[in-house]
Amino acid sequence: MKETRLTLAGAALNQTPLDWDNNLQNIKDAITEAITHNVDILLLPELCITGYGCEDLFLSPWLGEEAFRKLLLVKEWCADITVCVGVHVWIGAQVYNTACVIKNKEIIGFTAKQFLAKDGIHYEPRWFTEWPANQVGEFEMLGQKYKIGDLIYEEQGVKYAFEICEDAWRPNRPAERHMAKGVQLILNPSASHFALSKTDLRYRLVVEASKKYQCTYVYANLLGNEAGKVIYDGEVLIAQNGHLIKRNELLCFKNVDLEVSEVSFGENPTIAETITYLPPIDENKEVMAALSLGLFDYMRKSHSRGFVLSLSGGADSSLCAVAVAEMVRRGIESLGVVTFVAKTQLFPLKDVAYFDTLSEDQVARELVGRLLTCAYQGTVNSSDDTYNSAKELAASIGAVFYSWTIDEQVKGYTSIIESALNRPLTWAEDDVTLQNIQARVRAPSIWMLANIKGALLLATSNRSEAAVGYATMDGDTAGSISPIAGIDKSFIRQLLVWCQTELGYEGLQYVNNLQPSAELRPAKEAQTDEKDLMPYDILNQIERLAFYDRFAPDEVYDKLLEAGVADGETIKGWLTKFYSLWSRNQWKRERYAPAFHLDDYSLDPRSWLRFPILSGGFRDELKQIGEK
Ligand SMILES: Nc1ncnc2c1ncn2[C@@H]1O[C@H](COP(=O)(O)OP(=O)(O)OC[C@H]2O[C@@H]([n+]3cccc(C(=O)O)c3)[C@H](O)[C@@H]2O)[C@@H](O)[C@H]1O
Ligand SMILES: Nc1ncnc2c1ncn2[C@@H]1O[C@H](COP(=O)(O)OP(=O)(O)OP(=O)(O)O)[C@@H](O)[C@H]1O
Ligand SMILES: NC(=O)CC[C@H](N)C(=O)O
Repeated sequence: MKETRLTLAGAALNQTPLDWDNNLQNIKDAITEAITHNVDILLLPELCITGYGCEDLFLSPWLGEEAFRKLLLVKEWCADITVCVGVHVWIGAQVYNTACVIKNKEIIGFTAKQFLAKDGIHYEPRWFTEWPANQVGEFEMLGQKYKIGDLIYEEQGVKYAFEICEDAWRPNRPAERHMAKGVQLILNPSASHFALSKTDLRYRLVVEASKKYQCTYVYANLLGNEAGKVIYDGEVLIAQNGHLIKRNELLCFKNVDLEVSEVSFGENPTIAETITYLPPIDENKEVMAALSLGLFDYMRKSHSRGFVLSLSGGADSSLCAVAVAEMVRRGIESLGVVTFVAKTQLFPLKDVAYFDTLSEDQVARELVGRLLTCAYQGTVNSSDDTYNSAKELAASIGAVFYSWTIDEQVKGYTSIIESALNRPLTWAEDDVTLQNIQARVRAPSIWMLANIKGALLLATSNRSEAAVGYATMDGDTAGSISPIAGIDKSFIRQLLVWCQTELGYEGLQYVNNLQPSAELRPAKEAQTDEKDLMPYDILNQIERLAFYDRFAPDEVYDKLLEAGVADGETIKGWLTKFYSLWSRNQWKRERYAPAFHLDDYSLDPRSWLRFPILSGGFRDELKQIGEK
C-alpha cells in the first residue's frame, strides 16, 4: 500500500440529555470547524445526539425515532467529510448503542457496541443489547435499510473500525480482531466519566493499543456536567504506533473542543520502542477543574442564578465557596469574560460593560459577588475562630457575606417542646436532639435566600460524613446539590491547604488552622468530629476496604490490625461504630442532594453504591470480630 495522508479529528462536545437544539448545534459547529480544516474523518462522542445520560428514556421507542430523525439532519451537514456520530438504534425490541458513519451525506453503516458498561456508575445493560463480535446485520428505519454490526470501513484505502468506549476496557476488546482484518485506524467514541487520575488509565488504553495493534487510534470523550452528577473531561487523544500525536487540555468550559492532526498511513510504520507515559496526575488540580466545570454546567443547565451557601468557616463549606470562586476564575480563563457571562445568561452584557475598566482579578471578584451569597449563622456554641474564618474567606473571594444568629429560633423550638413534654431539655438527656435543632434551624433562612435569588443552595456534605450519617437530615443536608459529597474529609483538608498555597486563596489560612468541629455542643466540651467519630483517615480506610475492595468485616479487621493502625480492641470499637452507623444511615444517603462523581468510587445509592435501607446491620459479623 502506498502512503496515504488523512486528516483526522476528534471533538469533545458538551451535550445535555434531550436538549436537541444544544446537541445539534454543537455537532454542527464541530462539523463546520472540521470542514474548515479539511478533515477527512471526524469522530464525535458516544450517544451525542440524545446525550449519554438519557437513562430509562432509552427504553422509550419515541426517543429512538426522534434521535434517528436528528441523525438524518446531521447527515445533510456532512458534505465532503466522513463524520462518526453516536446514536442508539432500535431493531425489533432491542436497543443498540452505536456509532453511525456518514460519508459525504450518506449513511454507510452503524457499528454497535459489543461490551456494555455495567460496573460502578454504569447500568447500560438495563437499556442496551450487546452486539456479537464478527456479526453484521441489516435493519430498516423510516423506510430505509442500513447495515449494522462489526463493520470495517475504508477511507482512501485506509481500513478503519470502532471500539465504543467500554469495548476498549475489556481484555477481549474488538481491537484484538481488527488488526487481523487489516484495520489501520481505530475510532473510539466515548462517554467516559471523570474520576481522579482516570485520564492516566485512558491514555494507556489508547496509546498502548496503538502500539500493540500497530494502528492509529482516535479517541473522543464527552465534555462537562452532562446530566447532573457525572462530569466528563472532554479528552481527545490521537495516537499512532505507540506515539502520542495529540492530547487536549481537559475540562475546558467550551461547548466544542476539536483537535485535528494529519496522519500518514504507509506500509512500514515505525513502532515506538517505549511509550512515553503521562507524568503523575495532580489530583488536587484536576478535582478543582472538575468541580468548577461541574458547578458551571449545573448552574446554567438548571437556569439557576448563582449559588447560596451557609458558610461556617469550617472545611466543607469553605471548599464549596472556593469551588465557586474557582469556577469563575477558570471559566474566564477558558472562555473570556464576555462568553463566560453570556453562557451564564444571568445578566445582560451591558450591565457588565464597566468590567472593561477592571483588572482580571477585580472582574473575578465582581463575578463571584454576583454568583455567590454566603451567610454565617452563629449560635452561643459558635467560636470567633469560625466566624473570622468565614468572614475573611468570603471577603477574600468577593462573595456577598451576611452574618446573623439563630439562638432565638433554637430557643423558640426548644421551648415549644419543653412545654409539650413539660420538662426542660438538657445536654445530659437530650444531646443529639439539642445538636440537631441548631443544624435544622439554619436551613429555612438559607433556603429563603436561595429562593429570593433563584440560586442553588449548596449542601456541604462530604463522603466521610455520608458514610456514618454524621449530619442532621433537613439541617446541614439541606440543599440543591452536594458538590463535594463524592470526596472524603482527609482529601478535603489537604486540598484546602493546596488551594491556599498553589491557587493563592489566602482567605483559607484561617480554616487551614482549625480542627473540624460541628460546634453544636457547648464550647466547654470542645466538640470535634474525630472525637465524636474516629480519626478520619481510619474512617476512610474502613470505608474503602469494606465497600471499594469489598472485604468482609473480619477481613477489614485483619487488614487494619496488620497495618498496625491501633490495638485490636480500639479497632473493634471503630469497626462497631462504623458498620452500625453505616447501616443505620443508608436512608440519609438516599436523601442527599445530587452529588458530583469525583473519586474512583462514591456512596451515592443512585449510582455507584447500592445498599439496603433496612438490614441486619452486620450484627453477626461484628459479633464474630468481637470474639477474635
Ligand atoms: N432507617 C431509617 N429510615 C428513616 N428514618 C430513620 C431511619 N433510622 C433512623 N431514622 C430517623 O432518623 C432520625 C435521626 O436522624 P437525624 O435527625 O438526622 O439525627 P441523628 O442521625 O440522630 O444525629 C445527627 C448526628 O450528626 C451529627 N451532626 C449533625 C449536624 C452537623 C454535624 C457537623 O458535622 O457539622 C454533625 C450530630 O453530632 C449527630 O451525631 C430519627 O428521628 C429517626 O427516626
Ligand atoms: N456557624 C455556622 N454558620 C453557617 N453555617 C453553618 C454553621 N455551622 C454549620 N454550618 C453549616 O453546616 C454545615 C455542616 O457543618 P460541618 O461542621 O459538617 O462542616 P464545616 O463546618 O464546613 O466543616 P468542619 O466539619 O471542618 O468544621 C457547614 O458546612 C455549614 O454549611
Ligand atoms: N460509556 C462507557 O462505556 C463508559 C465505561 C468505561 N469503562 C469508562 O468509564 O470509560
